[in-house]
Amino acid sequence: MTEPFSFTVHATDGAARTGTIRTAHGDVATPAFMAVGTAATVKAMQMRDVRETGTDVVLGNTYHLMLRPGAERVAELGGLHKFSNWPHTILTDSGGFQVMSLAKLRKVTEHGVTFQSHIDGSKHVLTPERSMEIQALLGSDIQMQFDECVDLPNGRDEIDRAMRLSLRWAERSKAAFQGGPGQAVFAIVQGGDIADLRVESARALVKMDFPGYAIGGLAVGEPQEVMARMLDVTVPELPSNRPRYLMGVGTPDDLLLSIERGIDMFDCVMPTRAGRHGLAYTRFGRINLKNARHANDPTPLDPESNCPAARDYSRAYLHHLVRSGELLAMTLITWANLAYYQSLMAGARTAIREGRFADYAAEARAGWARERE
Ligand SMILES: O=c1[nH]cnc2c(CCNCC3CCCCC3)c3[nH]c(NCc4cccs4)nc3cc12
Repeated sequence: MTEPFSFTVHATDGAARTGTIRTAHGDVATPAFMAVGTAATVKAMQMRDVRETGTDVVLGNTYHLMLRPGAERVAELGGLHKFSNWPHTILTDSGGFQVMSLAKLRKVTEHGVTFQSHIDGSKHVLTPERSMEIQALLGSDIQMQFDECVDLPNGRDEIDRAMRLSLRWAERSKAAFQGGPGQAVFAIVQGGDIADLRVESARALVKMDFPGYAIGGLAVGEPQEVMARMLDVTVPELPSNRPRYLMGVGTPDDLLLSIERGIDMFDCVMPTRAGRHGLAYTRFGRINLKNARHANDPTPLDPESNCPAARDYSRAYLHHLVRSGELLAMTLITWANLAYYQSLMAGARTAIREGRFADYAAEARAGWARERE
């Protein structure tokens, strides 16, 4: 019998906390960085290597999978865990955010969003109900409410309209959620960069009582200090015994400043996307391996890393692969980036347990500065 979905906080250090989320497919150590698996794959990586980096959660992409191969087909093939050979926790997004950024001819109404596929122009509708049905068909452990995220900067009227629509869609998403034990539906706080709308959104969602709360509508072009200020006003409104997921974030620096403010979960395309473009994230900061200065460098990205990609290959070799446009460059640098993100999270979890997160963050930031000297 699968246990119910649960979240336990093991230790706190200021507003930072470390804990465990238990889902139908295993435990998630928090703070957690979740690897983005777009079309049922973490691009350029094998799932066993993703697991090796310490990743506990892979994101499934509702928008892509509903268009191709189709949610019903994935269900017939045993669900996303089986289809993609990832037996651990899967979080799926609602599809709403990507419809707004990828689809053509989108139309938003109270009912939902109609759009045309960016793949073949076919017409589709996404509503809170259909989104929850798709996420259930995929077999997702953590399902996201259907919401509307607006870009920043934006006017108060537009931010207010989208925030209230997202509240009504939160009710409908929760009502349509069919999850069993070990599965959960998370709400998404909206409100843009307007403090009083953030508070109103958070309080209304907490009243609906969700097993977890995401903070959306950020990392959409606002300065880092605006994001930090929105966390300062939003996090205190959320229950401390529920996971908090900051969507689409971020750089290593974003992660540390958000953990410091009480965030537990993150997802970001950065480490995987940057990896495919020859950009490595390391303890010493960002390294553009395309740069000629690496052509004769016999040292690996990080000799102390437990990731073969960061430890067993010279920067000269990686530079050669990037310059030659070799596929292996994408795999190795994506792998090293994900491993660095996971080691940053693992270090944060230990530092919080030991009550020294502030020092840990300062040491990490000092390390990034070294490479730039
Ligand atoms: O309010 C939001 N509601 C829903 N999703 C949001 C997302 C997508 C999070 N990653 C989903 C993944 C699902 C699986 C496939 C990959 C995405 C955001 N991403 C960002 N910033 C990063 C950004 C990325 C692109 C433009 S901004 N802000 C976000 C805000 C919201």
